[in-house]
Amino acid sequence: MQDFFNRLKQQFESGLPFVAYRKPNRTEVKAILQNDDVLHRVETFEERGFVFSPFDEAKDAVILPLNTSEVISISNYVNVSGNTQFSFESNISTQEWEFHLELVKKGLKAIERGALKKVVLSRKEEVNLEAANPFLIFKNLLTSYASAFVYLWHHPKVGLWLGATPETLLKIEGRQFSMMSLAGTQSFEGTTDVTWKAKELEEQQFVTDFILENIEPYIQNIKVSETETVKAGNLLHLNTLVKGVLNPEDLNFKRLLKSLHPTPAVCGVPKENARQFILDQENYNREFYTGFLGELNFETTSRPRTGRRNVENRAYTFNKTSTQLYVNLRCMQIQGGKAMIYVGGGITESSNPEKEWAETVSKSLVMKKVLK
Ligand SMILES: C=C(O[C@@H]1C=C(C(=O)O)C=C[C@H]1O)C(=O)O
Repeated sequence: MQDFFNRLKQQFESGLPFVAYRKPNRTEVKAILQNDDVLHRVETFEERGFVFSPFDEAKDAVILPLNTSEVISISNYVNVSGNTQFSFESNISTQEWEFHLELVKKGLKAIERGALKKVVLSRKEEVNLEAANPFLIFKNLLTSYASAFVYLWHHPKVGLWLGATPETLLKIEGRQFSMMSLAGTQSFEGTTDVTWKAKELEEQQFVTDFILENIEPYIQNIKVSETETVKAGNLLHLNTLVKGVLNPEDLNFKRLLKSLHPTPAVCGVPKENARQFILDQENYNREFYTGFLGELNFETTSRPRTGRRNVENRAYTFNKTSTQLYVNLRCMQIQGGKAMIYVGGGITESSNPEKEWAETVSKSLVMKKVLK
């Protein structure tokens, strides 16, 4: 295990791009180490590698391509040392608080005027770190958030990001497709057996409806699960799973992805008005927060589950292409001794600005917990 982390440190110190990550509820931690410092951009979405895409679709997604990288892994990550504490100072100014309340009020006015039905509004909080060690923060994230997709991503020409996201954007294994509709937030108070108000049910329904409308041309046999409560750190969310089978005649993944990202879980309804509202009004650049990241067009080998282990059966072994993308939430960027924590929440007609502020404060604790 020490070797694995030493390789990551060497890569970082040599100024070479890499990502280390662990999928939800797994113990394997993988890393992709690019062997030069070229900034590769995704063009067709037929590339193979680890993709890191910003919120703004007009900007390029970055890829660490498999063909110019080495993949290393540890199969069973266990943290022997426990959480390392970092001391940090967080001073939220009155201006930041006032700005966010005003932003939410502007969102509410746009909803009242009929320009929007939902808009996700966010902010960036700066925290001064005494000693920023991204590898220790990454280990803290791995230990604290077992059910999240946890990552540490670095490109010398882009920056350093860390996160523990509860949200899958989409998964494709061969022709099997699945997607998550995650929204609505309340604090976890010891049980997941909670009731949800109409406001949260409505804001999550917007996401499910959007997914169903947009996958229609591409997906067959669509199945929608019951909506359930899921725990993510100190928070609870509503989640619905949408599954189906890719339509073989119209398999244009780039178009499918463009029509799905950003979903109303991170942008709003209608999508274009919400996106423009966010870009005009938030007054900061989200960069990779609320973008997506993960494995693009990896090859996996499948064997039939039943059947005897004999030579004939081996003939049925086949390779599938697998894509697993996550939404970049509960994340931070580390730059010059500072952590920039990104947090937001969905605004609908029944939102209350003070409560929306409090929700962003709760969400910021997900990242602050691994620093404290
Ligand atoms: C925007 C964020 O999260 C999204 C917004 C949520 C909400 O408004 O309740 C819940 C989960 C995510 O869909 C974030 O974590 O910053």
